[in-house]
Amino acid sequence: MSNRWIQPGDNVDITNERKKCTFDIEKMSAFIHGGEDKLQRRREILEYVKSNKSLGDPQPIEFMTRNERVENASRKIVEMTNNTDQIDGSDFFGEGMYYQALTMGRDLHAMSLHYVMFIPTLQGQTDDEQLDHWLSLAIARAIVGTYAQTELGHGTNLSKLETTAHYDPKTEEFVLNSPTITAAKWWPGALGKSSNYAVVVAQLYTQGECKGPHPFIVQLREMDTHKPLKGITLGDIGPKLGINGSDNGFLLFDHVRIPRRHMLMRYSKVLPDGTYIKPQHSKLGYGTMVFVRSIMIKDQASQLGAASTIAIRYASVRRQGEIIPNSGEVQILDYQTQQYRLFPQLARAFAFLFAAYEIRDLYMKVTEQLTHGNTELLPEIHALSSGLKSVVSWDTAQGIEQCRLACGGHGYSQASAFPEIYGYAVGGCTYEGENIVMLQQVARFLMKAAEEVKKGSANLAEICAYIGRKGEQHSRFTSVDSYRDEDIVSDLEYVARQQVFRAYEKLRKAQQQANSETAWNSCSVELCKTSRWHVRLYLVKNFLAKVSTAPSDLRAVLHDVARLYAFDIITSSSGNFYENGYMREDQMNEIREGVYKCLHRIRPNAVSLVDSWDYDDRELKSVLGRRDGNVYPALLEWAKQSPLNKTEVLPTFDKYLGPMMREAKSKL
Ligand SMILES: CCCCCCC/C=C/C(=O)SCCNC(=O)CCNC(=O)[C@H](O)C(C)(C)COP(=O)(O)OP(=O)(O)OC[C@H]1O[C@@H](n2cnc3c(N)ncnc32)[C@H](O)[C@@H]1OP(=O)(O)O
Ligand SMILES: Cc1cc2nc3c(=O)[nH]c(=O)nc-3n(C[C@H](O)[C@H](O)[C@H](O)COP(=O)(O)OP(=O)(O)OC[C@H]3O[C@@H](n4cnc5c(N)ncnc54)[C@H](O)[C@@H]3O)c2cc1C
Repeated sequence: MSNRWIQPGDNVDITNERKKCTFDIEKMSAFIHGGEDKLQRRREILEYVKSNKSLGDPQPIEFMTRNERVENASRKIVEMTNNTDQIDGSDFFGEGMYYQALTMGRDLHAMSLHYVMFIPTLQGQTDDEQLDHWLSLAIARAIVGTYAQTELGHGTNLSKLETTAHYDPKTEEFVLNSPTITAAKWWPGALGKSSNYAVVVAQLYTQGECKGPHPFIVQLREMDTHKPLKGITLGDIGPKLGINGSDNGFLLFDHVRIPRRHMLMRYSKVLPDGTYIKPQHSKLGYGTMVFVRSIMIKDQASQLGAASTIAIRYASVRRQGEIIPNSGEVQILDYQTQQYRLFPQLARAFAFLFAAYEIRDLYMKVTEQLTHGNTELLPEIHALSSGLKSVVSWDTAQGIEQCRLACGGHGYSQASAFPEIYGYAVGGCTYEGENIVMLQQVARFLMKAAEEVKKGSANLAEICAYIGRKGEQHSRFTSVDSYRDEDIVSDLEYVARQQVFRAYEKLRKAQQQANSETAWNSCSVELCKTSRWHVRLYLVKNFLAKVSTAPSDLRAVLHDVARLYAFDIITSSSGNFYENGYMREDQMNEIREGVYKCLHRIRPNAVSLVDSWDYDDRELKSVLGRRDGNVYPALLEWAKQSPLNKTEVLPTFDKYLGPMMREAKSKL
């Protein structure tokens, strides 16, 4: 089989790894990316980005100051969006995200919120007339917008946002105001310096009543000078753990007037006389968050896939220590502990990517239904996107850190790219709804399902049908080799169902002793556990189902990866499976052996599996993860670019260290 990843001059160890591959990598890449046509488009986009020098960085961004990063990112995003004819604009999830990843790296930038939230909010929340007016301006980039919802004092609890929008029927205007310091908008991406417009979420007051948070489109800066408009205070919130190419910002309003029609009126409306028309479903205004939560899953999967690629490639070229004395140093990938640390991360990345395709399809279905006024699937997409967002971003952050640790000292260097990847991805645990909070949203959905089951109703959505199933009282398999996919699913269903009812009963009892909010709080740890099991079950089921649709010659290797994913979940929570004697110790030991068998079977294909994700060096931006495996000379070249190396002797030497040493020597 030909292998496009092998080229002359490559490191010998990584080449030998690639020669061991037992499957067709191109076929696997096509399967991972949704078909040969999609893979072909990736390659075309990559070639274009590589050929356009202005889409590149003048030096590694790790060596840039924050100001240089912001400037570099702004330059590139303008260049990138000048050339959108290179991609199919209707395929943001595929081509758009890839084009952006290749060009912008793991950073947000002056227009990330414009594309990921501002335009989607216009598309989802405006009426036809408003859409006609605003969307073309935004798409043409005549205005650049962001999504300003979170405040200094409130991000999670939207009902307590403090920014107000009072309707004045005399002038047919809203008056936007930040009555307190804690009402300051705080965090919105690209708000500080780049955007001149924002969708601002504010408490709507009309006819003396508060109608809750609603979205308004607001001009923030003068069109020509880009100076803040009168009554508006704006700025950057300072450096962050990651995404420092983005000017996340703050914003305060001092009685700023906007026309009535700047309230986005697809669902809720305020008529000229101030009459409020309420939406068909109270949470329709939260639609953009659901959209971002659903696309985040793919983004997170890509970050974990990249981290796994870097660590697995590096582990194949790094030799240290001997397994058999005097037989030569081994590739660190040969250590079982290294495999145990890394392969589950790769397995997770697969599980998350395949889930990302499902949630995208569900999101599209819900959007289609909404155009006909059908809100039936809103609770389901809200629960699934919230749950996936939470579990996936958490596991991704932990997984990236494991990959970093698995690279030893070099993993700590920014040359590895891990600090960038981690700093970018871990933000996903917080933005678009703090994970613990979002898990509790899933739990609400699950508790309702449990209630229905208790009432004897069989009318459960497919995604939680397992809650109503009777199920087996004991796990049935005897050896891991005879442990079928349906047994794995049924065992996970058992544990997930047990947890649903444990939380349900606890909640019911608590509700008899306290009001429902206090009762909920006293059960919230169990409720979050319930949500996690529900999501893990979904991820495993979906992964196994996806493998069964793979071309037959890919199934064996993918099946090992999927089983590793499931076995890792089961063995790391063995206590749950022992409860009520559901699983025996000998069965758990079999699954443990199953983990080791999977590691052993994946080992020869590990490098090829990560190659199949089709990351180009341009996208990975990691010295450790380079395709050619020539890590050591590249590390030296990378270090030479450090600004500290521009001179042999730093001026600070003459200022501080030199005098100190001279003085010390003179005293000896
Ligand atoms: C790809 C990379 C992109 C990177 C860019 C990232 C940029 C980041 C941007 C941001 O972070 S923007 C700000 C995001 N902010 C949040 O996500 C805030 C999180 N908080 C919330 O979403 C909500 O306040 C809440 C926590 C869900 C609670 O809402 P609320 O207090 O209003 O309602 P509850 O009383 O708890 O629930 C009432 C009822 O409504 C249901 N529900 C809540 N949200 C939705 C929704 N979006 N869709 C459908 N239904 C929803 C909720 O489940 C309850 O249902 P019932 O149980 O009563 O049936
Ligand atoms: C990188 C990044 C980019 C962002 N971009 C934007 C943006 O573009 N636009 C925008 O509007 N916002 C943005 N945000 C803000 C983000 O959406 C909020 O930070 C997020 O929703 C969490 O809200 P919070 O900060 O109020 O956290 P808090 O709610 O204060 O959370 C703090 C702690 O309290 C806990 N907690 C809070 N409420 C509950 C509860 N009910 N039950 C149990 N525990 C609870 C949380 O679990 C957490 O442990 C961004 C944030 C980050 C980090």
